Amino acid sequence: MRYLTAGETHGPQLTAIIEGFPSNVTIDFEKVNFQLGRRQKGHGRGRRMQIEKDTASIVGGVRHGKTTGAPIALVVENNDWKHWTSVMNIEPIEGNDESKRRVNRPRPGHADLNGGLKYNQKDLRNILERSSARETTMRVATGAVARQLLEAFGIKVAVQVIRIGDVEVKRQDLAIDELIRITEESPVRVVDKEAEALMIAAIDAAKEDGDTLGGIVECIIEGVPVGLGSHVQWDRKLDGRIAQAVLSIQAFKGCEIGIGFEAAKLRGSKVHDEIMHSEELGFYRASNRAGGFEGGMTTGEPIVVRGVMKPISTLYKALQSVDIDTKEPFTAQVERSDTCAVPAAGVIMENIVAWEVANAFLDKFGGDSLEEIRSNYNSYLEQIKNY
Ligand SMILES: Cc1cc2nc3c(=O)[nH]c(=O)nc-3n(C[C@H](O)[C@H](O)[C@H](O)COP(=O)(O)O)c2cc1C
Ligand SMILES: C=C(O[C@@H]1CC(C(=O)O)=C[C@@H](OP(=O)(O)O)[C@H]1O)C(=O)O
Repeated sequence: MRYLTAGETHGPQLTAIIEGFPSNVTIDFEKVNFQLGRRQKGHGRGRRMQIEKDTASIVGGVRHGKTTGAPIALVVENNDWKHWTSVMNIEPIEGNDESKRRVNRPRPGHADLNGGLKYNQKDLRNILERSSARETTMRVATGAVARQLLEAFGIKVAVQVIRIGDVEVKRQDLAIDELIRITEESPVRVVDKEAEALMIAAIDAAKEDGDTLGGIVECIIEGVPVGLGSHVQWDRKLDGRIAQAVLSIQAFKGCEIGIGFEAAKLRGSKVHDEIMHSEELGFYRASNRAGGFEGGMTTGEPIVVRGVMKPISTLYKALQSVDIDTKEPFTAQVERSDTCAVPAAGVIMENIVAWEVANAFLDKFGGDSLEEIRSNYNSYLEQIKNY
């Protein structure tokens, strides 16, 4: 299974095509739109999110609410397009002075300068239009389709923000449904109310100062069977695939699985998860510091992945830059921008990790239809039980 996305942040629409999705999976359109709506929320977002009301149209691959096995085509229209038609027009317009809205002072931390040099573009808008995290709308939409396959096998996905700037949450041991319910209601997607208030204050203070904030998000996936991914080839290791997907999210600079970087400080006896067995549970682990992976394969314990997001690069109190025409020092161009998008980025991460798990699920259980996958899945569970 694979997907591609296309479209500019201020263009008419965003598009995605999913190829290799099995047939006979019921697709609830509301669930796709629910995920898109979640991605737009979170304290610290800029004005753009008030303009957009992201809803996906499925324009191929689904009939009467079920997939047919054909490529699934998805479209989300940009409401903001109407304000950008002359700037973004695909055909040249007579008398339109494009240079008026040219971007020529690259923002440190964004893709502007590297992209301009690489693609030989003197209007850096031609870079920022596609590097913008607006593109993640379609990655959430594709993930929201893929997770409906996971749901059919009882696999659940949750996310929580665990740090914004220097505010860290106090961890609580919660059942996944409870975690989903509480984080859903929080404007910064946390369970810890004390941290929530401090995070909101930190975002407001950064905004006041014309500055920005990053953070850490944690994604948990429960109900995954043992043996997704494989140790036999580097690009089949599912933990590696998840890390690649996480680092592909705009502004993500780190990824941890399980206790991650903590493992460097501890002895092996405090890191590895001892193996247990019972008649009822089969093989299981006394702990889950490995975050659900050994040898690039799932252990059957919950998958725990964390992603680090750097602070947003467009600062209202702009950083030093250089004009690409005159080569003179200037402050970077200020585009309308978010102060902190960590809660939204959590939703993005959750859906792209769900995509990777769904992809590995299909690699393992194969099949062109849901029925064929279910039969392969059930026979594998039987094999595990009788091992
Ligand atoms: C949900 C989300 C919203 C973002 N909003 C902004 C923004 O408003 N302004 C900005 O400069 N960067 C924003 N970014 C980050 C940039 O897209 C990102 O820094 C840029 O594409 C350069 O890529 P890199 O940071 O991965 O190197 C956002 C990222 C995410 C995930
Ligand atoms: C549009 C989205 O996020 C955008 C991501 C983004 C960037 O530089 O990454 C810059 C901003 O774009 P604009 O200048 O149009 O407001 C954000 O709003 C979105 O998440 O849907």
